[in-house]
Amino acid sequence: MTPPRSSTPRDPSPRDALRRELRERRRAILAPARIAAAESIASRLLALPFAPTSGYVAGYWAMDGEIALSSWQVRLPRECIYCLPVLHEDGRLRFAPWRGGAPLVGNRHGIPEPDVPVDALLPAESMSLVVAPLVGFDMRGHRLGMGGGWYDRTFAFRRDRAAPPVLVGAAFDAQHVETVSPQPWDMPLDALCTESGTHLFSNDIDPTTA
Ligand SMILES: Nc1nc2c(c(=O)[nH]1)N(C=O)[C@@H](CNc1ccc(C(=O)N[C@@H](CCC(=O)O)C(=O)O)cc1)CN2
Ligand SMILES: Nc1ncnc2c1ncn2[C@@H]1O[C@H](COP(=O)(O)OP(=O)(O)OP(=O)(O)O)[C@@H](O)[C@H]1O
Repeated sequence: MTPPRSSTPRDPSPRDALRRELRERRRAILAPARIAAAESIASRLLALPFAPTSGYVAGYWAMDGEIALSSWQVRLPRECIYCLPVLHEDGRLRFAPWRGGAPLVGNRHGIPEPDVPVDALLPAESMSLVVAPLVGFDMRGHRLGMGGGWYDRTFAFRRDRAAPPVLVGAAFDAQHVETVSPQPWDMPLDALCTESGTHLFSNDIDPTTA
């Protein structure tokens, strides 16, 4: 029997199809809107009720049309230490302090990571706040990522432990979908910032400890 013309070696799942569509949408955002959104999101991240005034905070190295966090990084309180995620062999992200100009090395996906020895890496538990990149989000605080499960595995410990670290999504409004069809392992966001607003999903975060 001849397969239908549209068939591919492996039909994508509905989640994969949604990912592809949302990534295209994210890449298509033009520079002026992208720049304005990054500025607006930086201000919203700094104004979060639980925004840390000191300690480790993590962003990411923007790629594939993701929102750049450089404006947030440079406007952070002086006592905050900006970190980038590093893929670790146990399947959970580690984090490493990074300042502009410090050495970077590409990971297996070609994303730059701080070039530091393994024993200098920090676990998620050391972070006060982590800003997570995302492909899609819904208004219940669920996030669709790149499909590697990295943030879900890294933050699974938050199921039976309160913040910190606070997990905050950064996204364009265009990445909003009705539902991301959350899976049992998906870790919900505590908050989400887009160019048009901040959504707080957790109401049990103590601003004095987060
Ligand atoms: N900027 C950024 N850093 C991040 C993430 C992210 O989403 N954005 N991650 C969030 O979890 C982790 C990396 N996870 C990833 C998972 C899958 C693919 C991926 O499938 N990439 C390709 C194929 C390229 C390749 O793998 O060689 C793709 O674009 O299709 C990339 C990153 C940690 N760092
Ligand atoms: N806590 C966990 N323990 C074991 N496996 C997990 C856990 N969380 C996620 N995974 C695995 O990761 C895979 C990818 O998950 P998912 O598609 O939700 O990734 P994602 O959230 O889009 O990606 P990312 O967080 O890397 O951006 C799933 O197939 C799942 O098996």
